[in-house]
This record gives sequence, C-alpha cells and structure tokens, in this order.
Amino acid sequence: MAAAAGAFSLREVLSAFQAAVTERREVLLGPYLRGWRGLVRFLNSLGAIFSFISKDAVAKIQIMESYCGGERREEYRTLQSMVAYELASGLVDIQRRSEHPDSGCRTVLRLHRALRWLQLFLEGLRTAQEDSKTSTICTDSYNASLAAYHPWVVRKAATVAFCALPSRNAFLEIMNVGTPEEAVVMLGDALPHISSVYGITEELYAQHKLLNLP
Ligand SMILES: CCCCCCCCCCCCC/C=C/[C@@H](O)[C@H](COP(=O)(O)O)NC(=O)CCCCCCCCCCCCCCC
Repeated sequence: MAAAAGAFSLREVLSAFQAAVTERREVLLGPYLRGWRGLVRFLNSLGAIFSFISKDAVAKIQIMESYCGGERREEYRTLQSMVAYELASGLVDIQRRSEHPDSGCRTVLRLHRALRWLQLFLEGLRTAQEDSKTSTICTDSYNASLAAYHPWVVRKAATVAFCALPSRNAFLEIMNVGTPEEAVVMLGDALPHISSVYGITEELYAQHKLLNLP
C-alpha cells in the first residue's frame, strides 16, 4: 500500500540527510537536526518502551537547536563552522566535562555515533532475508557501533527494548513508504546520503581529534 498523502513517511526523514550535504561537502545543521527530529518521531511511534532512548536523543537535538537559533546562529550553520568556532573560542571540554559540558561538538558526536548505528541497522534491514528478526538486526548493529560507548545498564535496557520490535516486514510497512519491496528500494536510495553525512563528520572530527570528547 502506498503512503497516504501527507502521512508521516520515513522517506522524507531520510531525505533530510541528503539535503544536509552541500556541494562543498559541508553538513548543514538545520536539515541534519530535522532528520533526527523525524527519526525520533518514528521511534516514539514504536511504543513507550523506547522512550528512554528518544528522551536522550531529544535532549541532544534541543541543545543543538538552541545553538542554531541562538545569538551565534551563523556559527552554527554548518558542522564545519561550528567546529571552527567552538575550538577557536575555547568552548569545547577536551579532557573532562567541566566548563562546557554541552558543547555542540560533544553533543553532535553522540548523534554521530548513533548515526553509525542507523547506517548499519538500515543496511541490515535492507539486505536481510524476509523472515529475519528486526530485533537481531538491531542488536547486531548496536553491538557493532553504539554499545562500545554505553555502560552495562544502558546496553541491557537497549537490548531488552529491541525485543519489542516488530518483524522485518511489519517494520518495513510502518515506515509508510509503500510495500516492503518499495521500502527496500527507498533504503537503497537513502543509505548513500546517510553514509555521506557520517563519512564527512567522521573525517572532520578525526582531523580535529574530537572523536573521544568526554
Ligand atoms: C528501531 C529501534 C531503535 C533503537 C535505537 C538504537 C539506539 C540505542 C541507543 C540507546 C541509548 C540509550 C539512552 C542513553 C544514552 C546516553 O547515555 C548516551 C550518551 O550520552 P551522554 O554522553 O550525554 O551521557 N547517548 C547516546 O548515545 C545518544 C543516543 C541517541 C540515540 C538515538 C536513536 C534514535 C533512533 C531512531 C530510530 C529510528 C529507526 C528508523 C529505522 C528505519
């Protein structure tokens, strides 16, 4: 069944990541955060068991939105300008979270690590057998990415929540993109854009030695 006009579809959400990359390979924070907002909306539709995850994501999105709408909004237009501004102004805690616990650099780093999970998860979903379990795809993607940064208790809670995920086909249908086959095609189109955002961010952070910010 095709997505009803105006209905929430993951297609628009994922295309926000396409809009986030400019010709000069800059990452625009506006579309990047819109993409995250849409993902959280989708996550909320999966049930209250995921609310501890969406709350943390929303808190981080809100921190970034306040920078992007604040006095220094010009500096927060792109990821590149944000990194340059915060580093030049001494606004990033490098060793320990102290004076600037919520810098844009450390906040985006958390979302960036979660984007790696998303990349692996969507690729897993796209290429898995029809009868595969979404919970297994999700757990494998999580263990290969975000889990390394989370304490035991968070890993445990996340793994329990994943068990509540619907089957692969049901999951593809609630994405509201059309049939499971159409959703698979859409994922194939969307993934290169997510990979591109991920790759540019990873390169930028590595260049400035920001990949381990506390
Ligand atoms: C579809 C199932 C969704 C599973 C989501 C997988 C990610 C699991 C993340 C578990 C995070 C638990 C909450 C706590 C995290 C924080 O400790 C931790 C560190 O923050 P801190 O340094 O400020 O303390 N925060 C983080 O790592 C950021 C996590 C952000 C997670 C955003 C996840 C959004 C998921 C969107 C799902 C959409 C699925 C779409 C598929 C087509």
